[in-house]
Amino acid sequence: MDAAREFYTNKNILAPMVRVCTMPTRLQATEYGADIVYSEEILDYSLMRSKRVENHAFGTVEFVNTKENSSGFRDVIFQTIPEERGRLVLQLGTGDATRALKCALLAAKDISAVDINMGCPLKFSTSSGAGSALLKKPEQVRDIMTTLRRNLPSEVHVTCKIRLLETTEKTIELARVIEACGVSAFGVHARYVSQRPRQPAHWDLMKHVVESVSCPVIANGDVFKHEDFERIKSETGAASAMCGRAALWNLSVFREEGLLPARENLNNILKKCLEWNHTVKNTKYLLRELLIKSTGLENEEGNALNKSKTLEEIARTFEVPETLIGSKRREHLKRPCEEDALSLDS
Ligand SMILES: Cc1cc2nc3c(=O)[nH]c(=O)nc-3n(C[C@H](O)[C@H](O)[C@H](O)COP(=O)(O)O)c2cc1C
Repeated sequence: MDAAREFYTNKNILAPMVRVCTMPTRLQATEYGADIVYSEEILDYSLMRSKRVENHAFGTVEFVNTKENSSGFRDVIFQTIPEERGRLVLQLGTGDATRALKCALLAAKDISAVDINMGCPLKFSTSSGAGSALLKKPEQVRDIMTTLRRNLPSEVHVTCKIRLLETTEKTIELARVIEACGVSAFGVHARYVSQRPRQPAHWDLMKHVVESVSCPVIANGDVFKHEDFERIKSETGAASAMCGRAALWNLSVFREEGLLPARENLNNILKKCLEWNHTVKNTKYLLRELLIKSTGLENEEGNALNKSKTLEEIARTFEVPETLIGSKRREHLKRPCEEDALSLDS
């Protein structure tokens, strides 16, 4: 089996999700059993403006905005650790080959693959020719995918994630264009662009797409339980399976041993946020989403979370030890030779 096929065969994959697939979620998903983890979609313009910095204090690699935000800080646009490299996919929002390549080259040594989002139906994406706008522009797809494949190191996989087009014939036509670009695989979210998430995914139609190409296909749409990873593969013939919303609701869907109680899962994700000194803003977002799906926000805990301004306050609200805050930093500093392992990239 070639390296690309091996990488994308029989894998349970965390789908890209904006604001959800930040580093704490990805690390926890991996601990639960995810084989491959996607980043949230990162827009080409923001990644291009960033500088790659190896943060010695934490052992993280950060892509930091070169411009300060309105509060005088430089936002971290994308963050990872070397341990993630073998399973991390950077998803880009782009409609342009040159910008896509610039971003991919910037992160090439930190990722296993770069994926282009061709499914996002939202205006902010499509108005710049990105997301699902690409589904109607095979020439643009060809330009982006071949530019990436020709110019990235061969060990970095190149993929994209599409939705179904209006007819199966059109989806197959696009799938063949994508395959001919030399991609390692591509994902299919088995819904039409016009479909809402609550409408069922079309596993039956995905089967025809899988049969029309020889590269691995990643099946996405309505994986709700751990057993569904196997079920979607066997019903569609896809090589691997990807899970979105069910992972947002309870990330332990990746556990072979079964789902954890909502509270235990929340605490695990919170611990990851604390350990890595994650941003308060995104920590609150992740926990809010989990509370909405379990106890709701209209209670003491929900109110306390809404009002929190620091990780300490959040830790106290959920009765997780505050000593966890920044503990990965302390662990990292204890390791010998970390100065040799990491150097600042210009
Ligand atoms: C909160 C949220 C954010 C999402 N963000 C992205 C994204 O950044 N890139 C992308 O390709 N798809 C994104 N999606 C779509 C998912 O990756 C996935 O295709 C979709 O949810 C269908 O899978 P599911 O039925 O398992 O949820 C997002 C979905 C959700 C719910």
